Amino acid sequence: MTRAGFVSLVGRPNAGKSTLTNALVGEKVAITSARPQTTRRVIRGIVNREGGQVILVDTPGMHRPRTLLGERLNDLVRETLGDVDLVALCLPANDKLGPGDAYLLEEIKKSRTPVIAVVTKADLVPKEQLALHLAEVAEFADFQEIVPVSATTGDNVEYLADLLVGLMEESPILYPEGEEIQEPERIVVAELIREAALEGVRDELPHSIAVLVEEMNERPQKPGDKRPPLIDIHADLYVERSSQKGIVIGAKGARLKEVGKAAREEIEKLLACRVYLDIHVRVAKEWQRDPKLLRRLGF
Ligand SMILES: Nc1nc2c(ncn2[C@@H]2O[C@H](COP(=O)(O)OP(=O)(O)OP(=O)(O)O)[C@@H](O)[C@H]2O)c(=O)[nH]1
Repeated sequence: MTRAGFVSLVGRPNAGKSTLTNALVGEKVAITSARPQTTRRVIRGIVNREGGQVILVDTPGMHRPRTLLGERLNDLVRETLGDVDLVALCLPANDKLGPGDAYLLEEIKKSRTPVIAVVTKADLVPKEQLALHLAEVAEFADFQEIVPVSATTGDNVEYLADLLVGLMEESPILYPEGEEIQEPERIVVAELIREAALEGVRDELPHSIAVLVEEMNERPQKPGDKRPPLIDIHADLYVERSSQKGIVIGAKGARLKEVGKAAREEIEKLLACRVYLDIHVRVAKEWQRDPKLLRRLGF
């Protein structure tokens, strides 16, 4: 019998989550992103071991501390944290534990999901300092496990991968190798547009909005141009009824303009680039029942 489940790596910015994800997955995760059938979780990578499989998922908002303050985003984060089988809180060995970590820990506790501590960047500090840090982490909270790793040297990465799998419930493998998987950026970008569109009108448009990023292309840049790259993004925003189209677009397009601006700023932050964002609002009657559209939307 194998074990399988979902794990969310969380931690402050720069805690080493992406590097650790890559090390755990064992390959660049650029292609290993997909959205499971039933939830809006975004997959960052899939770790396959002999004993089973761990699916690493993104926690929306955890990357964006500024907007994390929004009560709504907090709900979303909590929802995701409550939705995974295990949370791994990444605490870099070369940084003191701080209020940022305490805040994340509080959020994790509210979700009641089991949590382990991963002390990242263990290679950056001498052994004695690492030992002290591990002791502080043990004081910090009642973690199920505390594992020091270095994604850079690979120290303990395999151990961590096996440990994660071991903490999952017995289950068949959830994602067969080679299954078609979508590009991650498009999904995340679509999610940011959807979030911006729902801001303030969540009650009126509960589940009726879906966003599909049709095109995402980097514009060729002139040599010597030091600015961040410019990315053209064309997205379709689907609603179910024309009345909803009106809500999204607003008087003289004012609301859609705001939505576009808010989404663009978030995308620029996420991708560290400049963005030209073009959103088309389309009515797709009952898209939630249209298998073809659903597949294209990543469900
Ligand atoms: N020496 C060392 N450096 C590391 C290790 N893991 C990550 N880093 C470095 O730490 C920095 C941040 O790593 P990321 O993986 O981007 O951190 P992150 O948590 O994904 O950051 P955000 O995307 O901002 O949330 C990068 O410069 C990495 O090269 C490690 O194990 N050892």
